[in-house]
This record gives sequence, C-alpha cells and structure tokens, in this order.
Amino acid sequence: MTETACRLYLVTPPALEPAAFAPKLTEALDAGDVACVQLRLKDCSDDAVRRACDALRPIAQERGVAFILNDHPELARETGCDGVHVGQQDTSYAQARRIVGNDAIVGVTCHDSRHLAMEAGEAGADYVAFGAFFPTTTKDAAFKAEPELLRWWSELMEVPCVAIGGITQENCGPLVSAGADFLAVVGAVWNHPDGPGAAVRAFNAAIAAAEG
Ligand SMILES: Cc1ncc(COP(=O)(O)OP(=O)(O)O)c(N)n1
Ligand SMILES: Cc1nc(C(=O)O)sc1CCOP(=O)(O)O
Ligand SMILES: [Mg+2]
Repeated sequence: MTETACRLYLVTPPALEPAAFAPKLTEALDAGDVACVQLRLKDCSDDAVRRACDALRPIAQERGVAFILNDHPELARETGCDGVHVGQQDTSYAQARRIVGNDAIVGVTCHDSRHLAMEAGEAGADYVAFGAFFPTTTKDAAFKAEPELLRWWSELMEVPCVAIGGITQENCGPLVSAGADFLAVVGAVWNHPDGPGAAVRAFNAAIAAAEG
C-alpha cells in the first residue's frame, strides 16, 4: 500500500451503532492507506463510548492504524486508545496529557488561529488541527480556515497539522499542496455513494495526484 506524505485521518459519524458500523470501518481500512481513526461520538453516555471503543478499537489497531478518542481523555486511557483529541472547550491540553501519559497521542483543535497552534505545539501537542476549510453539515463550524494557514504552519513548524471541515476527494488538492500532514474527514467517507472503501481509494488517489 503506497504511503503518501499527507495521509487520511478518518473521523467517525457523530452517532453510530458499533455492530453495524464495524464492517464499514473494516471496509474503509482495508481499502487503502489510513493513518488514524478518531471515534467522535456526541451526546452519548460514557458506557456507549466504552462499548464503541471496545468494538472498533481492535479493528484499527490490528491494522496498524492509530485509534484516537475525541473529547474523553479518561476514557481514552481506560479503554486502551492510542490517544485523545481535545478542542478549546474541552479538557485542556496539559490536563489531557497528564491523564493519557507521555506515550499517547494528544491532538488539539486550533480553529484558524496561529496563536492557539503555537501554544499547543509548544506545550507538546502531537498535532494541531485547523478548520473548517469548507462548508460542512457534520457540525456547526464557527471558524473558517484558509490553505495559507497550512502553508505557513508547515514551513515553520515540525509539529504535524491536520486539516478538517468539508474536505472531499474533489476539493482536497489545495490543502495537500499547502502542506497538510493529515486530512480529517467524516462525510466524504461515510456518506460516499459507492461506500467507504471506494471513498478511501478516491482520497488516496487525490492525495497522490496533488503531491505530484
Ligand atoms: C482532527 C480533529 N480536528 C478538529 C476537531 C474538532 O474538535 P472540537 O473543536 O473539540 O469539536 P468536537 O469535535 O468535539 O465537536 C476534531 N474532533 N478532530
Ligand atoms: C468535527 C469537525 N471539526 C471541525 C472543525 O472545524 O474544527 S469541522 C468538523 C466536521 C468534519 O466533518 P466533515 O468531514 O463531514 O465536514
Ligand atoms: Mg471536542
């Protein structure tokens, strides 16, 4: 499987039934190169998050794909996730790091802010996430980021950057060219008319084409 410099970071739909979603995740991960899966469940109980982690985490980890939990550092540690993603309204980076430990991945949402990204990077974040780059129906995104931010960050900083928000196989080229290390995607993978495997293959091809 060809690994490009920019890689795919799959984020789950905000609500899912683990048994029904497991084959979709398997199809996506077996179709091509994926670096990471984030379990992002909104408005559900800790027990539901635990059950989803138990069902989905092995599918990713058995394939060498990092499994990251959104929002819940304590649950990430308890359930054996590879890391946690925290936003500006969530547990702070420093507290998340204390909870998951130094060996785990901690990623931080930085919206469209150079300042937030520099703070997170200097504090030790494993990646910074910028967005939303395009209109999205997955969440009410209050911030709008431009590809130039990715260019600025990737030319100056070592810490990897993730682009998120409305990214599709058709519009991702400029983000790849601007230096995104990862493309984080929900709808364009899980809602793809030909299924998540076809979606991953199309992303892999679009990324390779943009890298020339
Ligand atoms: C990779 C990645 N980037 C950004 C986000 C958004 O996080 P946050 O701002 O905390 O919003 P919610 O996802 O929690 O609604 C993310 N989850 N992943
Ligand atoms: C979870 C999330 N965070 C965003 C941000 O801008 O921080 S945009 C977003 C939704 C991404 O879903 P889709 O790929 O379907 O647009
Ligand atoms: Mg959050």
